[in-house]
Amino acid sequence: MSELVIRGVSRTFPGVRGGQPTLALQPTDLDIPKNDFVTVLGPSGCGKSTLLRIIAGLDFPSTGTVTLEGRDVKGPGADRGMVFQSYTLFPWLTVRDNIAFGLREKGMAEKEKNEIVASYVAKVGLRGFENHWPKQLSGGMQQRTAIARALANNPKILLLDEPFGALDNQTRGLMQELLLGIWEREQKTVIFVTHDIEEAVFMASRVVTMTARPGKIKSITPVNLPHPRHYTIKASPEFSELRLKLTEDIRSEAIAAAEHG
Ligand SMILES: Nc1ncnc2c1ncn2[C@@H]1O[C@H](COP(=O)(O)OP(=O)(O)OP(=O)(O)O)[C@@H](O)[C@H]1O
Repeated sequence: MSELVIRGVSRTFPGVRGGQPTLALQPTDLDIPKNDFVTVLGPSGCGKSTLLRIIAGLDFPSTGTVTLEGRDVKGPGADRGMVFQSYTLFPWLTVRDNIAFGLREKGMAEKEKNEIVASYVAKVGLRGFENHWPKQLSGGMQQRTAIARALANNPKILLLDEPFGALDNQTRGLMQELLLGIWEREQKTVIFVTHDIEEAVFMASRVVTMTARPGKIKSITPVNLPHPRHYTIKASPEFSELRLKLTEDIRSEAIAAAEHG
């Protein structure tokens, strides 16, 4: 049975001041088994963030249902961890306290909490920065803290909305390897939204592409590249073949999106 089941999920936003409503997402079905790593690719405005926010319980579908392990999603919950593109750490908390935030909310005992936080600090390579404030960190370090904060809660699903979109290319590549390495070691169900085809292929077990607005799923491409994946796989013929196929899937949609604003 799939861990996450999306059935007939669509979203229409009401028009502002009597304007036309916006159909952001056409009825969408998607099944995601446990420990899948799904990347979602699509042109700007195709409803990727809308779909992710509905799964997170931060927005609600106009039609359809999302069920997680058989239970309807009705709002946000600790079983789903979210990481956004913009840096969303609590500026008044240190790295350690940001990562500990959800555990403290749960009322976890101090000793257990400290052990979990220390293990995630190590996993995302932030040893020595535990007492830093977010404003003292680079963008990449802030996103590493945000990923650690989301994972420390041990969510069933990790939802990431363009988490590396604001980073320079070099840092972005390192962050891809870091997240993929954690996934390879620990297994976790991941849904990762991105504009970047190479990023989508490198990390995924399956790449979902979406059509231009109003978005719907256009293709689902399995990525059978072996694990552990090293960045050099990006130069392999198999990788190039997948990149080309997805570039073709996305190109016509990007053109359609540009033509219709
Ligand atoms: N709260 C809202 N009210 C009205 N319209 C909205 C709202 N949120 C999103 N939209 C519209 O819905 C469409 C889909 O938006 P969404 O953010 O999901 O797209 P996206 O694929 O994530 O885009 P991008 O890649 O640029 O982030 C867009 O046309 C957007 O303007």
